[in-house]
Amino acid sequence: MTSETFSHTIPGQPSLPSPEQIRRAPKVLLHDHLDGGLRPATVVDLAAAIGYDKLPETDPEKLGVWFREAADSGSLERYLETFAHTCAVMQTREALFRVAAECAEDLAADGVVYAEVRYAPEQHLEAGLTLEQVVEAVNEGFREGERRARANGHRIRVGAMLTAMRHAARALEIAELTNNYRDSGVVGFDIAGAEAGFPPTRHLDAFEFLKRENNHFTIHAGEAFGLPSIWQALQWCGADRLGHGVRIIDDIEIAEDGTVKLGRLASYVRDKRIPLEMCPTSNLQTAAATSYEEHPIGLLRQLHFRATVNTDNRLMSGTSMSREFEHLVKAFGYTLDDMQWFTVNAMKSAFIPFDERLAMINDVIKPGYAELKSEWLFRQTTTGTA
Ligand SMILES: O=c1[nH]cnc2c1ncn2[C@@H]1O[C@H](CO)[C@@H](O)[C@H]1O
Ligand SMILES: [Zn+2]
Repeated sequence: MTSETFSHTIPGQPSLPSPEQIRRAPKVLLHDHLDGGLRPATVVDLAAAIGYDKLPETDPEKLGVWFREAADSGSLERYLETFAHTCAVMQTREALFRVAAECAEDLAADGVVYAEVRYAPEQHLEAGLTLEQVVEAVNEGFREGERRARANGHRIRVGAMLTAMRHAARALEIAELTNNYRDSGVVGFDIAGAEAGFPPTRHLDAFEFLKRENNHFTIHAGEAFGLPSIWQALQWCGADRLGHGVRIIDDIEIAEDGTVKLGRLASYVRDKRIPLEMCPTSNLQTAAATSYEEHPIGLLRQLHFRATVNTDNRLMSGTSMSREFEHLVKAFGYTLDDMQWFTVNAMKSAFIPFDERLAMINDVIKPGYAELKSEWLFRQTTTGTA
């Protein structure tokens, strides 16, 4: 294992980024669910507008707490039950537009410059919308949110990802939808939902279709189920990225003398630079990890896996990109250099064209970190005498 030292040893330079610096740092988000990121007040508003009376709380603050606590269940299946309420209020064009616009606004206000936000169109058909109408409403909402963000001095680009539910049987249809909208705001495909009992190979036709179309997809794998799920996602389905992928840690052995040995699958993931969309807080809630300090992201970062930091579900986890980084800074002593490393990893792994990713890295991300990293230089001068 290689060991590295980072710039926090430079005298005079503050070692750890402050919450305010973390928020201002440009961040890239690859794994965020649209139906897992509503503002609690919006859930309350939308429920009232359609007469949905099953919300457990109608006070936004209490509802936010309810989502966090209900999701804190120690099981992915129970965590996923909370989505019944958010999906219930996201059934009309107006609701989808509003939620998507607010999503882009909230991410931009948190310093996210590029995001890929996913949702399952098949879960938004209850009031009679077609799959296409769902996709168009969300796309228009993202464009509106980007405009509002710009008006508030923030820059963000949001791409949509279409998810198929792994227990259902619409994956091929959703893959085709993804392909039809690939030049109009949809950047890729995903499967989500309960992992145990629903291997990704159930949806091989969808993945094979997307591969033939030279399109991109990620698969939730190695979250609630272990290495076989990751292996299938990569070697049977051909996933470009892994949603979570935390269980790859099961294929890494650390001997007592600290020597690290990667198994064949872990080696493959690292050698092929397979992006891992890691979501620390979500993993604690579903018991895929035990604490921030023990979260596999620490070791995977040291071993130079292509790890990225993500929110998964901002509502259910009461989180944001900045908060995820705050937890990691506290747990692992990460510096702005580490944050930049994760952010560049994420941008390299995005599903937009290479030239755009490169421009984001060189013209937005690196200058943003350079600006933050140089701030300490200008705070050294004092006017008074001792
Ligand atoms: O971490 C996760 N693992 C698996 N499925 C998830 C996770 N988070 C959300 N969803 C599922 O994805 C659907 C579409 O956005 C959500 O409705 C939820 O059921
Ligand atoms: Zn997810």
